[in-house]
Amino acid sequence: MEFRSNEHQHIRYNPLTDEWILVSPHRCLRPWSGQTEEPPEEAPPDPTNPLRAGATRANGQKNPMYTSTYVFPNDFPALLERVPAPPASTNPLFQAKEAKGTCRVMCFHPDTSVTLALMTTQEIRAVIDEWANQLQELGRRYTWVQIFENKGAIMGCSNPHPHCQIWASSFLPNVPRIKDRMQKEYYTEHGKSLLVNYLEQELQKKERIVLENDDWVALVPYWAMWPYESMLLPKHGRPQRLTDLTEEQRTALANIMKQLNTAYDNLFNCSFPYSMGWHGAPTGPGHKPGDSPHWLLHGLYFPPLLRSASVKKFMVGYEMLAQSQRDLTPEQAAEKLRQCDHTVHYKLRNQ
Ligand SMILES: O=C1CCN([C@@H]2O[C@H](COP(=O)(O)O)[C@@H](O)[C@H]2O)C(=O)N1
Repeated sequence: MEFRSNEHQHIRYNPLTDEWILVSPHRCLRPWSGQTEEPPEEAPPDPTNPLRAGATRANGQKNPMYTSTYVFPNDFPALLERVPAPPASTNPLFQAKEAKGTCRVMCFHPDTSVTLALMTTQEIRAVIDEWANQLQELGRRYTWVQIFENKGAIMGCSNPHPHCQIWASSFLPNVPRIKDRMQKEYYTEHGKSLLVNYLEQELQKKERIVLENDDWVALVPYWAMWPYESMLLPKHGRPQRLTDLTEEQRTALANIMKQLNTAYDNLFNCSFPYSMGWHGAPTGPGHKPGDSPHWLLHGLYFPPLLRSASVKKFMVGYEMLAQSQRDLTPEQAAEKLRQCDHTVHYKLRNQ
């Protein structure tokens, strides 16, 4: 019997993280019900939301009447800047190291009721510019600045106001540490960045592309774990960090982010939940622009929904104990996202 990747189980390798994922397409050969429910009831925006413009936050601080983005120190930070370091570890089985850092909350917009999909590209561009500003500032002191957006209650997001978080740390967390090593090994062996090569080949294969414009590609990576996981990859200039993006790349990024978020929301006619973030070359005092040609800046979307606004993929059991597993193949997910309208948001239809 001839192998067919959309019918027969196989494992796929993620060269960025040195992990394998099990793909079991035969499990969803049953006709996809295409179940789209009525959009879930969305609570009206909370007029007392502590992130909105002019609100008073948990610690009594009052937000200014901001009109674009607004960044403030997290009132409940997971990382503090000044803490004593633990004693040096002498026992390899009980190692502890110092962890310094700072956590910020970045509001995208003053209005609690909007999301990125419903913001203008100019407003999204302001978010991208502020991301770069934050990376520039915090990257001087910290070796890793993690920009991440948790969207939707299903993602444990404690607040529906359009926002993201920024956690800067004195240590390089696990995922970027492994990505740095894997990309450096690839670069040493091939003399070219792993993701630059990968993107060139994805654009030739055309099997997992979701959206693209002059400067960016949104695709479902060959090794995707979450059903509709996607990556944003820059086509030109090989930017290593968000701070390397030109004006044109930033504007094009705002455009493709609006389209991707619109397609995502239109997939199941709901405000599509996800965690997203950016990975670029590490920062900190020992780094400077252009010093990490093994890195290519890339955006990551990890959405949990599997089949409808209320049916999600659980990364439990086998995924926790063995490895990630998926039924819908990355190619099928990319096809379904390509079929989604990426220009008119379901909330704006018939308007
Ligand atoms: O008054 C507040 C409310 C929420 N926050 C912070 O906002 C963050 C909301 O982000 P999440 O929705 O991703 O949890 C959360 O980390 C929470 O600590 C404040 O700093 N002050």
